[in-house]
Amino acid sequence: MDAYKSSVDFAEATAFLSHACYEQDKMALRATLKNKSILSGLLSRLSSCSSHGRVCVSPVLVAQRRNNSTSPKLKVDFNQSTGVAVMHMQNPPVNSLSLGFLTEFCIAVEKLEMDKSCRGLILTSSQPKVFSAGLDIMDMYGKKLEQYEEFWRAVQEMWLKLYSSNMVTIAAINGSSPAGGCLMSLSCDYRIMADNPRYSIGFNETQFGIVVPVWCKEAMTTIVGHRNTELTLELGLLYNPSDALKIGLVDQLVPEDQVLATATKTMTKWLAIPDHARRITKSMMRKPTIDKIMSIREADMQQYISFISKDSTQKMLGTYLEMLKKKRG
Ligand SMILES: CCCCC/C=C/C(=O)SCCNC(=O)CCNC(=O)[C@H](O)C(C)(C)COP(=O)(O)OP(=O)(O)OC[C@H]1O[C@@H](n2cnc3c(N)ncnc32)[C@H](O)[C@@H]1OP(=O)(O)O
Repeated sequence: MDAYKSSVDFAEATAFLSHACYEQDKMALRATLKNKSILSGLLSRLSSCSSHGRVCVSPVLVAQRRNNSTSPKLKVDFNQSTGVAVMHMQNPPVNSLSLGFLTEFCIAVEKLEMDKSCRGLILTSSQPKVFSAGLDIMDMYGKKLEQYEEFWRAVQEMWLKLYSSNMVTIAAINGSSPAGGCLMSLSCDYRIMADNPRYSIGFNETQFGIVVPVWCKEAMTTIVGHRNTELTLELGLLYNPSDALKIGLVDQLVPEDQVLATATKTMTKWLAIPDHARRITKSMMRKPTIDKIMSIREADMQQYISFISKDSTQKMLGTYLEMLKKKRG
C-alpha cells in the first residue's frame, strides 16, 4: 500500500491535528445537515484548514488516523499509485448504519471525492459474514422527533453521496446485505457478491411492517426493473446470491475469498475508460433520478418522521428488535 503523499514522520506529526480536524468535521457535518444546506459548511470548513496556516492533511491520512481513534467505524486504505481507495466498514457487530456510522461515511466519501488522485472506491466489510445489516434500528426506535430528523437526513445524504459519486464505486459484498445494506450496494456502479448460499441481499422491510422510501424504489427500479422491484418491495424479499444474480440485483458472484481481489481487477478495467467520458455518462444515467429525489427531499423527510413516530410503527419495530435479540439467546 502506498504511503500517502507525505512521509510517515509527517503523518505522525500531524496525527493529532488530523484527528481534531476529523472530530470537527463530524460536528460540522451534523450541523450542516441540520441546517439543510448540504455539506457546504463542511466544505468551507475544510478549505479553511489550509487558509489559516493549519496543517492540512489529505482525506486518506485523516481516514487512516481514525483507525487509532476510539471508535473508528471505517478503515480507508488508499493506494496512490492506482488511485483506488478501499473502504472497510467496521461497525461491529453487523455494520448497522447508525447516525455515527453514516456521518463518518459521508465525511470519508466527501474527502475522497475532493482528492483528485482518487478515482475509484471499493466498499467492503471487515465484519465476518455481514456486509451491512442496514439502517440501525436503534436509531429509529424510541427517539425524539429531532433525532429521527437528524438520522434520516444522514440516510438521505449517504445515498446521495454514493449514488452521485464521480468515482467508480464497486461494492465488494462479502456477507449478508439486507435493506439499507442493499441500498448502499445498489448505489455503487458495480456489485460483486460472495457466492455463499447462507448470505442474503434484498429489501425485507415490509416483513416487519415498514416501507422503503420512494427514492429507494426509484433507484432499484432503474437496476432490476419495475416487476422485480415490485415483487421484492411488496413481499420484503431477501435473495440468496444466485437468485440475486438472476434478477440483476448483483452483477457477479465469486468465491468468498476472491471478492476483494475480483473487485480490484474489475476496478482496473473501469479505470481504463477515460474519466471524463465515464463520468458524463454516469451523470447522464443517474441525474434524472437524483433531480427527482432532490425535489422531494423535504417531503420525504416529513413522511419519514410522521411514519416512524407512529405508535403502531414503533410497536412493530420493538417487536422486530426483540425477535432479533431472541434469535441469539
Ligand atoms: C420507515 C423507513 C425505513 C427505511 C428503510 C429501512 C431500512 C433498513 O435498513 S431497516 C433495517 C433492516 N435490517 C434488517 O432487518 C437486518 C436485521 N439483521 C439481520 O438479519 C442479521 O443481524 C444479519 C443477517 C445482518 C446478521 O446475522 P447474525 O450474524 O446472525 O447477527 P445477529 O442477528 O445475531 O445480530 C447481532 C446483533 O446485531 C443486532 N442487529 C442486527 N441487525 C441490526 C440492525 N439493523 N440495527 C440494529 N441492530 C441490529 C442484533 O439485534 C444483535 O444484537 P444483540 O443480540 O444485542 O447482540
